[in-house]
Amino acid sequence: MRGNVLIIGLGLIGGSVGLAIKQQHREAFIFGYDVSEKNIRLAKMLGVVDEGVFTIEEAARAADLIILSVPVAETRRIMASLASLCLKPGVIVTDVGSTKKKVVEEAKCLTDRGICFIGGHPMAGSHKSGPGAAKARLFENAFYLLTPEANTDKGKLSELMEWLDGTKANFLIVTPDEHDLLTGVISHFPHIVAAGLVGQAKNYNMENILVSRLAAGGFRDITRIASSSPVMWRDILMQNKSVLMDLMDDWLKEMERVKSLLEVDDYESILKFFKSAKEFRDELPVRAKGAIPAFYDLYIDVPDYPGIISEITGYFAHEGISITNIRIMETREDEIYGVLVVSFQTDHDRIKAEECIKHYTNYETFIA
Ligand SMILES: NC(=O)c1ccc[n+]([C@@H]2O[C@H](COP(=O)([O-])OP(=O)(O)OC[C@H]3O[C@@H](n4cnc5c(N)ncnc54)[C@H](O)[C@@H]3O)[C@@H](O)[C@H]2O)c1
Ligand SMILES: O=C(O)C(=O)C[C@]1(C(=O)O)C=C[C@@H](O)C=C1
Repeated sequence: MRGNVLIIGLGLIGGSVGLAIKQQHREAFIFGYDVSEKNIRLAKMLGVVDEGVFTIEEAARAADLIILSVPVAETRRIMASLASLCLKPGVIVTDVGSTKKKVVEEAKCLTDRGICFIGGHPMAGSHKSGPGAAKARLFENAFYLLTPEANTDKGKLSELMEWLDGTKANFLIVTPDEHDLLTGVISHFPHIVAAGLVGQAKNYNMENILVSRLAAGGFRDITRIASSSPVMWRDILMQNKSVLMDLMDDWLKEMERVKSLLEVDDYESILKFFKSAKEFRDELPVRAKGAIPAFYDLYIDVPDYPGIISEITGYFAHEGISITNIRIMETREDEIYGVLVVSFQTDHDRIKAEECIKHYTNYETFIA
């Protein structure tokens, strides 16, 4: 598509949306604004935006699409200042915030003036922040939730989806209430639990520093998201307060129940507690991105000799294929061959990697 896009907030999400738009719509021109001048300069240097702007007014007036990608409490302030400007007729304003009910209510300052606002939320991300963490493929295969209202122009909704096509996400229309309940359950509340677990470990660590030294595998897996931006999560909690209070009640009840099972040594029910969780967790779709990131693994049957890992990674580096993880599976009885499991961020990378191995070697590959 042709036209001007203004991204306000050039962090992980704003930057990733910018890169995805740029990749798909070569003729679009992307302006970027951020309160942090450093982020504006970095976003320009990384090619996330075509031009960094240090005030929003002029770029906002020229924009066909405005994307708000700031912590959700800031979104209202920015919408209010946009409402006071004379924007281009037909402009679409959207956001990427993790909550929707309040944002959509607050967008009334725009819709009352005839400006089209469509709430959005790409359901993928990371615990990292800033433009340096942005990736064009961050949202590939993820759900992209949209919350148009009954009176939203359907043509504008299609136009927005076309703009966002390069994210390669799957669009899903939900109501703001539905959105906040769903994300409360699978994203917001888990972030509270992760931070709580880290807080508990921190307290015990004061008595015995071995706690932090032993915090490995499982603890690290379940608490990765506790490294996310505290400002972003404070704002999300404030905006999804009632849903999160209900979830907290449910959680406390469930923990009380597990505690009472333990008190009376109820082996059977404790087994059921873990079994039921495992069954549901194992059934979750692994190829779609969401609260559970997808890992695209390639299994390579390799001769077990020193230097094999650098040989394989050398081929990938030569072809410009990035890997996210590499490990050797020690499941084989024979000692001549081993299985190397290499993880990629996207299916596209995994397919390229498979072709690359076929090209350079005669090792067998498998996709599980
Ligand atoms: N991080 C995730 O995993 C994730 C995923 C989906 C959606 N979101 C949502 O996306 C939004 C952005 O999150 P992020 O992860 O990109 O955070 P981030 O910290 O990486 O980026 C936010 C950017 O907004 C800028 N900013 C803050 N206040 C501003 C203001 N008033 N005007 C202009 N710029 C301002 C910051 O300087 C920063 O560069 C949030 O609303 C968040 O809820 C985050
Ligand atoms: O992968 C992570 O680090 C995330 O926390 C991403 C995550 C999530 O909870 O799934 C976080 C907030 C969002 O609004 C959407 C995605």
